[in-house]
Amino acid sequence: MNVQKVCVLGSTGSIGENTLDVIARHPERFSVHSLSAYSRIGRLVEQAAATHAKVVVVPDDDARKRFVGLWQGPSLPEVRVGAQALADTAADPEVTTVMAAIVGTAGLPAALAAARAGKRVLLANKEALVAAGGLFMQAVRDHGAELLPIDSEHNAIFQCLPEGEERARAPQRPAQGVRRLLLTASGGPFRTLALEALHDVTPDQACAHPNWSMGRKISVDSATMLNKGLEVIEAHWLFSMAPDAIQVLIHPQSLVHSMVEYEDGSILAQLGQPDMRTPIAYGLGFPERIASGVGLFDLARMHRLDFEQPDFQRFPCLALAFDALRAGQASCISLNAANEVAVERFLAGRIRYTEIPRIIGDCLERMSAAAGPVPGSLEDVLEHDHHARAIAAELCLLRA
Ligand SMILES: NC(=O)C1=CN([C@@H]2O[C@H](COP(=O)(O)OP(=O)(O)OC[C@H]3O[C@@H](n4cnc5c(N)ncnc54)[C@H](OP(=O)(O)O)[C@@H]3O)[C@@H](O)[C@H]2O)C=CC1
Ligand SMILES: CC(=O)[C@@H](O)[C@H](O)COP(=O)(O)O
Ligand SMILES: [Mn+2]
Repeated sequence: MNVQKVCVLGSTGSIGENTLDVIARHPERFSVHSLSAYSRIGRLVEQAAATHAKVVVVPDDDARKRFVGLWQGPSLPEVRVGAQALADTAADPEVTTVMAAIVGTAGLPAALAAARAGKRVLLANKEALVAAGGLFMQAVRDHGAELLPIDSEHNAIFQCLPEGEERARAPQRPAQGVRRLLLTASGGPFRTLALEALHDVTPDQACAHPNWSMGRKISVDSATMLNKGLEVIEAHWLFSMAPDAIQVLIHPQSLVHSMVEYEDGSILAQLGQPDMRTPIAYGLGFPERIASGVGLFDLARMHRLDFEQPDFQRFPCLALAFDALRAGQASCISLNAANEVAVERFLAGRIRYTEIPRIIGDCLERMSAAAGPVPGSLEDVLEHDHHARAIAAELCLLRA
């Protein structure tokens, strides 16, 4: 068996930690080539020591000094520094498999570099596809990469579609006979909260997801359901489906991870416990199934599986995302950038939760009034993202 040499981008985060957990269960299949962190340098030291990583990537020279100062083992890994080093490491000839688990558009250049280097890319970083879906999918096709969706809904859909090995090569057409994709959403921690109470919710309340344990940014996105909006855009690119053929369904138990409805009326679903080690193990082992550490699922104890329509008044971010997808790529970049800025300000206690959709909506309006050419390259995407962030930051100050 050929050992996969894995680069884990964002190893100190929630997906990163779960990835290392699965990898550690299969030393005969995987070895860790490289790890990356942004602020949790102490944790990176522990991970590098435990996995014998050859390379670590940190954001700046200060972080490099902290890493070296904390290191106690015999052979210091090679410490690379900066955003370019992240992309170079993702494309390193020694690496076979890249887990793209940096949060936000910050993860796009390295994820794209992995695709352009023809790697097996396990994509958790949904923002990469939201901002640059066309570019990313083309890179997978042009460079013979393999793209395995890790986001639980997209992983579920991938599992419910035929011809997985072909699909991982990013064909530019939908799977045969598919009528609709049914994306499930938990509805987050505020699904039943009185609408007037949303004004006063705190970051910790917004991050208390009912079913999943995740990083803080995606947890807030789940609360606003912008996460589901980003996932609609992600599904559009991954599975070549039109916006009208993607339906969002609230499913509070988070046990059905998504479904595919076929022309003959069949609906295929993927079920499992809400534990990201399942989709991660699927991506790592593909096309084989490998153990993930997730235990038996006692269906007899699950008394019900509920489904309901999302309420667009409670979740205006979901409507904004559908609108952005229909408006085109520039709007998707603006939507994502404005959301990243607004969520960061909300988590820092500088704006209220209810300002998040207003800031995104206003930013989209201002960006579309100043619309230029469709961003065609990575540089164009990052420039558009930068512009939208500046506008969103101004709007946050006005609404602080
Ligand atoms: N968590 C989950 O269950 C799921 C997550 N996803 C997606 O996966 C991605 C990661 O999510 P999650 O693991 O929850 O996030 P976390 O916040 O837990 O982890 C983010 C990782 O990215 C690193 N990072 C943060 N900012 C930067 C930056 N500017 N440059 C380089 N590295 C950076 C962090 O480093 P450090 O910690 O050292 O600061 C950390 O390693 C997101 O795109 C999310 O939407 C998708 C489905 C499920
Ligand atoms: C685990 C995962 O994939 C998250 O994106 C999850 O879907 C969040 O839950 P929501 O359904 O509440 O957005
Ligand atoms: Mn998801």
